[in-house]
Amino acid sequence: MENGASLFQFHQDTLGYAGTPVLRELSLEVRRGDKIALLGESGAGKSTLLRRLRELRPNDVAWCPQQPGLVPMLSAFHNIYMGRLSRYPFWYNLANLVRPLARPRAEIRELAASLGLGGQLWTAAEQLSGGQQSRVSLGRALYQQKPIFIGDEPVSALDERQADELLRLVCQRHHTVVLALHNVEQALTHCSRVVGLRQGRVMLDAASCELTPDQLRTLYRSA
Ligand SMILES: Nc1ncnc2c1ncn2[C@@H]1O[C@H](COP(=O)(O)OP(=O)(O)OP(=O)(O)O)[C@@H](O)[C@H]1O
Repeated sequence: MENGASLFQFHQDTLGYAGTPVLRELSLEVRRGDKIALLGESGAGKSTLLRRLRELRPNDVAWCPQQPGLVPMLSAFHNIYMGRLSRYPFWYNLANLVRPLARPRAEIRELAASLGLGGQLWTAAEQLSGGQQSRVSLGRALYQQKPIFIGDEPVSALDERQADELLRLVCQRHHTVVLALHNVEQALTHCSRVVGLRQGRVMLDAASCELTPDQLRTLYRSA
């Protein structure tokens, strides 16, 4: 599949929960190679859209949820390993739980180092800070090695420098990226396209190079 090929298409669709619409008359296309920042105030429907994207291509999507959802008593290593749990047979996963094998050890050590978690690899998730937990969650999504990355505010618990480094890493490792973000500078720096939601509708869909931070901030102004 070449860059530009259509991956997701919505035509005047309604997305919501149990008959309650959240996004109305949604028309949107996500193409291979897109790096999309999804912006909009809390409750605008960003997570609802991301969830639907994930449902539509479950085998191609690396998913990084808003809440880290780690197993508290397991180490950072084991939580990151979970990204590939479904890829391996039960006995292999069990072996890695009890005594991690050389290959996943090496792979996850390298990944953890790039996430700034080299010193916390064997620390239980419940003993990590909020930012460290969200980096483990990102690591688990990166370890899935899927072509499309979908992240729901994946760097909101991180400082600016770390957030920039990790967004760069995410964009390098996936041909297509869709990220819910709140930081307009991050959106313009790391993504080539911005989709803005407001009150359940797409209010903006434009190339980042045509946008300014002030234009994006209007998405957050009260009506
Ligand atoms: N599981 C659910 N069942 C019913 N309604 C839901 C559910 N999840 C979200 N909603 C509703 O859908 C609307 C949009 O929520 P959504 O989580 O998509 O917003 P968001 O833009 O991601 O917000 P935030 O930035 O706070 O994460 C909200 O009114 C919310 O109450």
